[in-house]
Amino acid sequence: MTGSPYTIKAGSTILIIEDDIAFAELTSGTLQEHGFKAIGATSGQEAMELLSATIPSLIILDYSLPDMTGIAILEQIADRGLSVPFIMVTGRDDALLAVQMMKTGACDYLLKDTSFLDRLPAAVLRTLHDAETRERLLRAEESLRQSETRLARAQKIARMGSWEWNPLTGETYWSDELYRIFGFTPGEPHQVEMEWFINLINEADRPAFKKAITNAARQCQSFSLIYRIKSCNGDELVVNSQAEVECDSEGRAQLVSGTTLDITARIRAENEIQQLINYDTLTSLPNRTLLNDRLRHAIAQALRDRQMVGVLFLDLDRFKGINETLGHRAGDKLLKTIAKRLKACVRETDTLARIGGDEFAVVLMGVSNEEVITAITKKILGLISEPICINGHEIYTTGSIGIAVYPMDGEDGPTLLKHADQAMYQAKERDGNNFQFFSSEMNIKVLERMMLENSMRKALEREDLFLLYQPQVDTRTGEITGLEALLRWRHPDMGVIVPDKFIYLAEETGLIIPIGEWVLRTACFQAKAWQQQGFPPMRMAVNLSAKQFAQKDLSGTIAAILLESGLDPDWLELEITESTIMKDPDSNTRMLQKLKDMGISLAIDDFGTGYSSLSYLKHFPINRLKIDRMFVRDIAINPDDAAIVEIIISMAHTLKLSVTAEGVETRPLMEFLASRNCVEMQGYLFSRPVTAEEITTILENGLKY
Ligand SMILES: Nc1nc2c(ncn2[C@@H]2O[C@H](COP(=O)(O)O[C@H]3[C@@H](O)[C@H](n4cnc5c(=O)[nH]c(N)nc54)O[C@@H]3COP(=O)(O)O)[C@@H](O)[C@H]2O)c(=O)[nH]1
Repeated sequence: MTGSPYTIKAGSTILIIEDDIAFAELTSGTLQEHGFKAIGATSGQEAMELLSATIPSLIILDYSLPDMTGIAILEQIADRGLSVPFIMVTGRDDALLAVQMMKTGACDYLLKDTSFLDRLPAAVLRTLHDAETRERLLRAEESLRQSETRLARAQKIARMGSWEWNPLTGETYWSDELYRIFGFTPGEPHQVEMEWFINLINEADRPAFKKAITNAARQCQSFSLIYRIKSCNGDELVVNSQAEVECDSEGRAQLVSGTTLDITARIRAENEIQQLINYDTLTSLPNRTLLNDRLRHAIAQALRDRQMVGVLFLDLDRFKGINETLGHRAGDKLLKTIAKRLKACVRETDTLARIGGDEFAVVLMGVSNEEVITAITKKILGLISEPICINGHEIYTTGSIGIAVYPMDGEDGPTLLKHADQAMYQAKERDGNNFQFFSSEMNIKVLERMMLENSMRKALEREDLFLLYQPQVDTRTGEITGLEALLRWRHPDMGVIVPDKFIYLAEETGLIIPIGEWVLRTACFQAKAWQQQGFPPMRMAVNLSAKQFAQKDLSGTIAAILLESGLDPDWLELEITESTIMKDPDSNTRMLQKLKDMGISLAIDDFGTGYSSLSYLKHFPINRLKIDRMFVRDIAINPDDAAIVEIIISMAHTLKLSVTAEGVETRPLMEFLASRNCVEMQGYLFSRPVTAEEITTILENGLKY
């Protein structure tokens, strides 16, 4: 094999099918001399048997065999699915036969003449080489086909298509997946015109695409671009195209090729996440997160334009009541309607956000003066107060709005919002349906309130709270029938503070619960102590605030305190204001009944100031009405008040309730009330609220008035 231009694997097996044994041996000898392994068969049948055991690299086939022709053998070999190169050998020099043999797939044919053995090695080498080349080509083609299939599969999975565009000729190539992404059948249209493609792109995104593709063609600039495109079936897709440019040595673009990825699902998911992060699910308005962001931008813009930003903090009045009476669904509907109305009041450039249950915020951009803000605020209040029909109910609601203005009331979003919130509270305190601009005095008030709240939290631990007791007197006998426990706070810096100055704050912060429990416990222990000291038993009246009364386990707490102190429930009276009961008359009547069943006596405090209807009053399981001191005070100068007091007294008697007049400061007042059959009274005439020690002295010496 020396000098051969071919590199054939040494030892390749060659099958010689030849019935002329002498000729076969000569052939075999020559092949072995050239390093091949030769095996032989003298008939077609023997050859087929050999082929069952061994697959040779080449067959040298005699055209005429005793049992079958060479062509018949080849057919049988093909039937077995074998593909072995072969050289046909014939004794006839016949051109037609030669053509026929080549048609059967013969790689070569040799004449059995005198030069046969000389030509044989070269023919064998050439045939084997061709076969190997063909084999390699087939393998390469197969591998290419496989990688194309894999690529197509990967593209399909990734929803990614590939493409090419020749900027010189305008010719394009799209992968099958790219056709599919855009909703077309692969290959249709065969040639994609760039202009036609650009027309499928969303109009807003077209300029960016045109710029990218032009820069790629003119300046060999690669690009990555996200754009929207209308698919064949009309759906809008979001795709990301990335392109590379092949340039010639002079920097001219020859080919722009790239990939296009369908990112519609990803963008949709991202949008949904953004929606959840930045928007309120009920009203679809921006939430607090997005509001803060918009406020930051609004302030930056206002700083550049030397303008103002108005921040409105809106809270619906009595929304909680609507929610509780009509249910949360109705509450939700109301909020949606309000959101819609608010939208109608502000411009596109402004921001309207929902930042809490019934709290909304509005950021008014580019405002030149406060009158504009006032006008918009009034418009908002007007629209909110229009009736809303929900589930057949006509609901009337109002709002309270606090306003803070950049740059006067704060230089950053959180400060502006906080100040608008503080101003809103002021508006609410004025009975709602109102608005209020923030003022620095307001801020001082809020700071004071914060400080008060902080020290109130410490008051219980530091034992800064104490009780005073005020006698309730039977004016027929002058005996003390009861004592009202009245809370005081000895503030380390501010001195003694009366409840009107801090109970509201304790209510708002929830501190009223531990404070109220402390009052009840202290009062019960004190009442029991006086009994144990041998004084005749007296009622101990304790005030309960609305929040305490709303506690589910109130009766349990009171029962535990009574048990702890050893005070008989008969000697405890709870004073609840008329307005507390009227917040939810039905459920509160149940709580009153529970307490009454425990043997506790119940009094309606400040009677006459609320709006309890007679029908309710009849059903409240109460023992006593306390006439508010506001009416008692003015009996002498205001005939209306005198008439009201008379009516309350006679109503109490009709309903078989005890009645106590509060705030009796003078003897004529006492005489007037006594003449109207009100025997029990409380007021400065008898005693101011005093300490337990002073009450002990009074009990020892008798009450002087
Ligand atoms: N939830 C709780 N509320 C409480 C508690 N302790 C008191 N309070 C309520 O605070 C309000 C103010 O109470 P106070 O400043 O103690 O005033 C009481 C009396 O001092 C005052 N009073 C009594 N007699 C007269 C009088 O002749 N003239 C006059 N000007 N004032 C007088 O009235 C208050 C008692 O009122 P009332 O409770 O309605 O009987 C007050 O509403 C308290 O209820 C507490 O522990 N928890």
